[in-house]
Amino acid sequence: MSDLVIETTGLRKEFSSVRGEKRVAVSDLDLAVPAGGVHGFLGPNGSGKTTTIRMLLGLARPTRGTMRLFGQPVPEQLPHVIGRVGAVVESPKFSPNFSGRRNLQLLAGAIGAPSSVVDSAIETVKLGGREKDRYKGYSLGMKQRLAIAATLLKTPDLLILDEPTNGLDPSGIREIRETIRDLGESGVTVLLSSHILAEVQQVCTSATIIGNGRLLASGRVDDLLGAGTAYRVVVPDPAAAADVLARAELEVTPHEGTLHVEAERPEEITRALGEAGIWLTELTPLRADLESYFLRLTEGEQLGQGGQGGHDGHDNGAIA
Ligand SMILES: Nc1ncnc2c1ncn2[C@@H]1O[C@H](COP(=O)(O)OP(=O)(O)OP(=O)(O)O)[C@@H](O)[C@H]1O
Repeated sequence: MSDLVIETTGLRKEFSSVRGEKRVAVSDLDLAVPAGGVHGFLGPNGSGKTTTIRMLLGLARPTRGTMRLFGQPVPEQLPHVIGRVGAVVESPKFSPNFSGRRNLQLLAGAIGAPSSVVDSAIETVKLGGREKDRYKGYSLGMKQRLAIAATLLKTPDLLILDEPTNGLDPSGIREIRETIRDLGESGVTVLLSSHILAEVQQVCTSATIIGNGRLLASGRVDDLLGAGTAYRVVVPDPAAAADVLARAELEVTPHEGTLHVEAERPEEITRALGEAGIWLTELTPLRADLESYFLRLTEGEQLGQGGQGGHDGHDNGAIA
């Protein structure tokens, strides 16, 4: 029995335009989301993330392919597993004149959940202190956190969040990120869809990257990026230092008056330079990041919007 929480095989979705043209939104996608932790589902706008999520939740019908949630085939067995799934795909409808707490109480009552889950959901999303204020006075970030709280009322094993930070300012993004990280650490499996790679990199343990509905890469984030083994080295005489480091069999690349050096451990660099009487003024690990990885994967490709009108530019860690 597989321990995958979400599994799709050859999943495909085609849409037809009014003029009868076929648009492939999801193309033969094999998605494998392991149990526990936060799994990033990444791709530019229009790459097929929402369509995939909608198919998993029974909101859209696949053209072909198979899907499983908790090992059960869906949509066939969806009624048996949907109780274990919480999803924020669109903004839920809350009553604007009721407080966040009252809204949650009504929802909890509707699904027969005990009122104690309302308190713990409020605590998990860090709405404490503002939960008695009216919903209409909430910031966008608070509304988004209330939406996550609503999905927590049925204590789901799988939480699906589609672009939860869309439209939020940096502090809102940071708060949601902390909530998502806490949830992943609490044992819930979180599928976090986003086009902002920098945001996802900070909370995800594993990730699937798609472009034009196709799978581009999948795996643990650390494995996707490779071990962090490059360093930026600043020394008074880069040429002399490069010579010493090369003799110590380290790979060195000059870069704008500094050196980029590949090494398993920083001591390999400091020892080689120290023994040659060269004292470095700066040594900084160069973090590989998901965004550069994505751009490398998709070099020269037209991505997003089904390949029509999309581009692979980026801005503040977002891929569009
Ligand atoms: N109901 C629909 N009818 C026709 N085309 C659709 C429909 N829903 C989605 N598409 C198209 O399918 C492609 C994938 O869209 P989708 O919304 O799944 O992407 P996404 O990765 O979630 O993007 P975003 O981040 O912008 O939500 C796009 O080209 C979109 O225009």
